[in-house]
Amino acid sequence: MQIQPTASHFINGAYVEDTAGHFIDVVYPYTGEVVAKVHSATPAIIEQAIAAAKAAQADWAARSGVERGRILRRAADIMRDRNHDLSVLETYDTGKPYQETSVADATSGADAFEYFGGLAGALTGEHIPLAGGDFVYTRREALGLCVGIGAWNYPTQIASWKGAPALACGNTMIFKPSETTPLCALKVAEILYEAGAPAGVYNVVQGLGNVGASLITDPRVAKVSLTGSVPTGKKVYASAAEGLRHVTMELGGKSPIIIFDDADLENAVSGAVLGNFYSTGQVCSNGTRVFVQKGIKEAFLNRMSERLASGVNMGDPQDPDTNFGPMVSENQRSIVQGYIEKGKAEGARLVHGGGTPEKEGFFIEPTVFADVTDDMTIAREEIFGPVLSVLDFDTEEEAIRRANDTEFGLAASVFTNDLTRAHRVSAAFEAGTCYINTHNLAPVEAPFGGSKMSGVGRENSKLAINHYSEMKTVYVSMNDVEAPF
Ligand SMILES: NC(=O)c1ccc[n+]([C@@H]2O[C@H](COP(=O)([O-])OP(=O)(O)OC[C@H]3O[C@@H](n4cnc5c(N)ncnc54)[C@H](O)[C@@H]3O)[C@@H](O)[C@H]2O)c1
Ligand SMILES: O=CCc1c[nH]cn1
Repeated sequence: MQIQPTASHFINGAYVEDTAGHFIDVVYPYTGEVVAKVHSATPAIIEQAIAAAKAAQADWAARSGVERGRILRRAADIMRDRNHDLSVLETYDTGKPYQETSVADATSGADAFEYFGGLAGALTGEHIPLAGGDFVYTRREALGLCVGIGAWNYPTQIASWKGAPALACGNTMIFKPSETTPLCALKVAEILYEAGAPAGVYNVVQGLGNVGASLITDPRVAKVSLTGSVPTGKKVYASAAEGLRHVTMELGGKSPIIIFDDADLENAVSGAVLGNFYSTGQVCSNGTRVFVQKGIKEAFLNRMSERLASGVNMGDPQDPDTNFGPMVSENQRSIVQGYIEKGKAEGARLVHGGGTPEKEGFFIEPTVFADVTDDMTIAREEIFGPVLSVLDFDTEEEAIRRANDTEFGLAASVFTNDLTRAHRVSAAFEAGTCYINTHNLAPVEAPFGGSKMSGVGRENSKLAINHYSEMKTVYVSMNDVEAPF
C-alpha cells in the first residue's frame, strides 16, 4: 500500500504540489520512521484553494439536495468498500491500532456522509401565514465557503464530520488537517471527487497553524469549524470574530465519570477503560476524572488493575490483535510523561503503569492514579494520554459539585443502577455530551460538542445543519402597500 500521497494538497479535483512550501514529515508512531512527506501550503496554494472553493460554491448550492445527497451517499459507500486501506492509512497517520481504526474511523466518516447525504434532500424552510393574507417563507441557504481545521487524533473522522454537513447544505470546504496527521483527509477529498462532487467542492491543504490562520482571515471565507485545543480555539474564534464569521469550536476537555456504589462494577470499569485508554487516551471526550464513591472504590481499583494487567496488548498497531498503540508523537509522549511525574510529585498514588516500555515507538503504559484531589494538576489540566485519575467521594451533591468545578464542559457520565439518580445527575452536569452507564460513544445521529470552554456549536445530528446554513426570510405582501404619505 502506498503511504506517500500523490501530492501534498487536493484542490479543484486534483492533487497539486508547490515544492516551495517547507517539508512536513509524517512519522509513523510505532517505529519513529518518516513514512511520508508533504509540503506546507504556500500563499499561492492557499489562493488556489480559496479561488477554487469559492468558484465551485454557487453551482453546488444550486443543485438539488437529492443530487448532493446522492453524491455524499456514494462517497459513504466507497469509504466502506475501502475500509481496510483507509484504516491501515489511519494507523500509519496516528499510531492507533488497526483493531480500532478498522471499526471507528472510516466507518464513522462513512456514517457522516450517509447520514447527511440522507438529510440533504429534506432541507427546507417554512411557510408562515400572516394577517390579511400576507405570508413569509424562509429559505435555508448555504453559508458559502467553509474552512475546516482538524486535530490529529481522528483525522478521517474530523475531515468527514465537518465535510458532510457542510456539503449537504450546499457549502464548499477547504480542510486543513493537523500537521501531525496530514494523510487521511486527502483520501476523503479523493473519494468525494470520485463519488461525483464537482471540482473545488472539497479541498485539502496542508500546513501548520499559520496556514489555518491565513485561511480563516480571508474575506471570502464564511465559516470556520475547528477541532483542537482550547488555546487554539480562543485564537481562531477571535480571528473569525474580526470578520463576523460563523464558527463551530470542538475543543478540549477534562470530563468526569461518576461511579456510585450501586453501579454495575464490570460496566463501570469498562466505561472507564473506554473513557481513558481507547485511542491510547487521545480522545477529546475522555472521562479522565473518575469520581468513585467510597464504598466501591477498592473493588473498582482492583478490577481496573486486573483488567489492565490481563487485557492490554501493546504492540504493532497494524497487528489486528494489538489493542493499545503508541502515542501519536514523541512530543505528545513527553507531555504525558510530564503529567505522570507531576501526579507523583503532588502526592497521587500510582496504582498501575506510569512507565514507558522498552520498545520502539512512542509507547506509554496505561496509567492509573488513586487518591487524586481536585487541586492536583492531573485533575485540572487536559493530559490527552492514557492517564486515569480516581477521586473518591461520599455524596451525590458533592460529586456533582466537584465534577462541574472545571472550565471545561465537553462530556460527563454517570454509572448507577438508580434510574432517577441517573437522570438527575445528567441534568446537573455542565457538559455538552452526557452518558448514563457508558462513555465516549459518538454516533452521527446524536449532537456532539461542548459547553463552557470546551466549545461552541454542535457536530453531527440534525443540529449540525443549523451550523452550516442560515435562514433567509422572504416577506410576501398580498395587499397594497400602506405608506404614511
Ligand atoms: N471537541 C472535539 O470534538 C475534539 C475532538 C478531537 C480533539 N479535540 C482536541 O484537540 C486537541 C488535540 O489536538 P491538537 O494538538 O492538534 O490541537 P491544536 O489546537 O494544537 O491544533 C488543532 C489544529 O489547529 C491548527 N492551528 C493551530 N494554531 C492555529 C491558528 N492560530 N489558526 C488556525 N489554526 C491553527 C493546527 O495546525 C491543527 O490543525 C485536544 O485539546 C483535544 O481535546 C477536540
Ligand atoms: O476525539 C473526539 C471525538 C470523538 C469522541 N468519540 C469518538 N470521537
